[in-house]
Amino acid sequence: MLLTLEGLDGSGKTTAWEALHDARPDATFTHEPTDTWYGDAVRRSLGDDDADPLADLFLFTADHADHLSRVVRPALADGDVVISDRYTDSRYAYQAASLADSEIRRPLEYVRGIHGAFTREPDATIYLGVDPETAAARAGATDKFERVSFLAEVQSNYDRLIDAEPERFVRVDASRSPEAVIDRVEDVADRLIEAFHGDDAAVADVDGDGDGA
Ligand SMILES: Nc1ncnc2c1ncn2[C@@H]1O[C@H](COP(=O)(O)OP(=O)(O)O)[C@@H](O)[C@H]1O
Ligand SMILES: Cc1cn([C@H]2C[C@H](O)[C@@H](COP(=O)(O)OP(=O)(O)O)O2)c(=O)[nH]c1=O
Repeated sequence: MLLTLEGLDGSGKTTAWEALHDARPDATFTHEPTDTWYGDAVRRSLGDDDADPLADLFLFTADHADHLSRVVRPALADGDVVISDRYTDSRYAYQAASLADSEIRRPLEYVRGIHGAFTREPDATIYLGVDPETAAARAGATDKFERVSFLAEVQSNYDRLIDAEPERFVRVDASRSPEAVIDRVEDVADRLIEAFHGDDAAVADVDGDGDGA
């Protein structure tokens, strides 16, 4: 099973992902950008305010292709639960936002289209929801994507992705304390993993809010 964590910079993904290591010691933990030279190239581009947005897109996508073939597909083939801090939706949300003023007419569909032929979509995604102001303040606004106006566009792209596939996403309120967010993410992750492996009770109430939906 492939479970991903998504959200704006500063939403607390990495904090939650690290906490999940203790709760799920047998899972394969991974992230994008990766720690390979492809990931280094991505981080160089993140530090370049003038980088071309299409060049950014293809660097991130190259890193994803390598991540898929080297880590994600082999772990899934071994039957592992794979938990990734950021994955395809980050490209759909961020690169579609950075391509908004480019010659590409429907950037979100374009970025999805590039992935369609080769990617492995997540089985479930936990979205840590926080407003762009809080996100930018927590992230420290150190790179070009951590500005409030840009994060607002990223957030609306995430909203579109969630509206299009509500059954794949579980939203978690990430404006709460770190402890509350971690508890909730651990609980939701447990339910999603159980549901994936066929536990009927978990399927019936996968977001654990008691409403049976
Ligand atoms: N729920 C929270 N409330 C307040 N601060 C948080 C919370 N979660 C994380 N932080 C802090 O915000 C910063 C970014 O958290 P991080 O987990 O790295 O987010 P992300 O991986 O989504 O960018 C860190 O300094 C972290 O300690
Ligand atoms: C994986 C990925 C990340 N990003 C951006 C989001 C972040 O601003 C930056 C670095 O990601 P990350 O290291 O996950 O940062 P953070 O922990 O602050 O969320 O790269 C993209 O624009 N596209 C992508 O495909």
